[in-house]
Amino acid sequence: METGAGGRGRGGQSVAEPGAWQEALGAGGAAGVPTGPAADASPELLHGPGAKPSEAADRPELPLKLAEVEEAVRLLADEIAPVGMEGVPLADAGGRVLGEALLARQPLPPFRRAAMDGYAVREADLAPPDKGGAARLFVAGERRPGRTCGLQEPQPGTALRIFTGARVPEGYDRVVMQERTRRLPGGGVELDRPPGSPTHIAEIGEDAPAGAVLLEAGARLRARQIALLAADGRDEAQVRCRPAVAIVPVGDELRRPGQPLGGAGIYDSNSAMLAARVRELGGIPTALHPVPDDPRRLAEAIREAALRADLVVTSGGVSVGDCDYAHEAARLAGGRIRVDKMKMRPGTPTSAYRLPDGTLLAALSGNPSACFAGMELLVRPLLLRLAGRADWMPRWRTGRLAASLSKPCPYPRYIRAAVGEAEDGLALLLPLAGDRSGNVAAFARAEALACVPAGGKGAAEGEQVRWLALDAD
Ligand SMILES: Nc1nc2c(c(=O)[nH]1)N[C@H]1C(S)=C(S)[C@@H](COP(=O)(O)OP(=O)(O)OC[C@H]3O[C@@H](n4cnc5c(N)ncnc54)[C@H](O)[C@@H]3O)O[C@H]1N2
Ligand code: MOO
Repeated sequence: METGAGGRGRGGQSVAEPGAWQEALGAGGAAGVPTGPAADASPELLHGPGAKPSEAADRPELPLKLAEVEEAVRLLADEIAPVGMEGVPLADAGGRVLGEALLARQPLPPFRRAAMDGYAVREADLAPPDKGGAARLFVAGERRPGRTCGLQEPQPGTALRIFTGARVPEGYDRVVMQERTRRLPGGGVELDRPPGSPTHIAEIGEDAPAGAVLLEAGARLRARQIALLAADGRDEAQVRCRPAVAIVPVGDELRRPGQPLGGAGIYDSNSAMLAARVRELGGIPTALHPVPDDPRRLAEAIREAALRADLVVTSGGVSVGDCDYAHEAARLAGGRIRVDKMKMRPGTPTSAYRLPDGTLLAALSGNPSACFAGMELLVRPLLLRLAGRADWMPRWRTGRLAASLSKPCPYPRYIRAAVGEAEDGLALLLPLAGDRSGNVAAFARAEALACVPAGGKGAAEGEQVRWLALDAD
């Protein structure tokens, strides 16, 4: 069991550990009992005041029909408040999202610290900087890291033997590094004064003064940030609970990996992909058993999933065919449509609903590449927003296409590309072969989604386009 319960956690019913493929909806154990404010919060608190469905929250222009991707993400993200918080031991804080700003409890460094092994001296006792040359001083004592020796007034003409990390007594204003000194018989030392040499003393609060904002709320805690928490003496971090994401694969043809395939079956690769991505992004995924193409069963699955999750993601059944029931099921489950299709390819049918308890439902395309695009372009920002991440918006960069693309498209087309470097230093985006919505192999090699603008012309070699790094977490 990993630390960090799902953000939802109603009465301990947070979503089960990922990988635990549920035998049936409603089966499966809890991942843990959240200890944060979300543990016993009402749905309103869980999702924030703006997130609850209410007439006031409805806007007349909704649902967005055939929405621009950014417009859809903004609309949905605006209605999301981050999940609750919990305290976790520092050792378990890696990858978690800081719930509140971290203020320095003490200055860093907390005392004047020697940055070199050598001798602490008074500036006035060295040879004048313009003249250079050596000074001869009496070694009056020694300072080692971690030892607090009596701090006597520095006597003129004396030096202290000192080691890196030791506290430098007030009055000594420079450390001369060992390599620039020579011990003399009788307890003295001769020191050079290299021109332009730094003091080799880190002053109190030089790194961060007491009270400084060390980390902003919403920062993901990686190794460097964990170091800062520890340096400030914290053995615990206040982090956001991990959002629980229920993944609902839809389709009569779907088989779980490891099971016999049968004549017309295909393996459910979307659930594994979505679960892995949710986990990479700091959420707790639960992938349900594939749900058959039956609107009532799918509606029931969605209802059950919403009870246990902060976000429900379906894949498949969202198009217009006679076996596509995602929209009907979402409505049967009481959902109200917020986004009805998006201007993106692959993944044009991608839609979103708000369920009666406020939970968002992202209905992604079943085609694996389209499902992946929906994950990156829609689910990722919503999940990061739920997770309390300050940097939840996708980070688009600019690159150049390494080859022309003639395929016209009425919507922006997100092609899978490998990334190199162009002559002008921009990223060079090499479109990958086999870039079809139903393909799985093509996007496994991709490093980027490059956005080819809508229009009848496609794009020319060398054209500047926006792109997203795929492994960003
Ligand atoms: N007449 C029209 N047909 C289609 C349209 C359209 O506008 N008019 N849109 C096409 C587009 S674009 C897409 S994308 C797909 C979307 O289809 P669905 O989201 O309804 O997905 P399914 O039909 O259920 O499945 C599509 C495809 O993907 C396979 N699939 C489904 N789930 C999984 C999974 N979990 N793992 C792996 N593969 C999965 C499924 O077997 C199908 O092959 O609709 C077009 N049609
Ligand atoms: O939009 Mo569909 O996703 O082309 O494949």
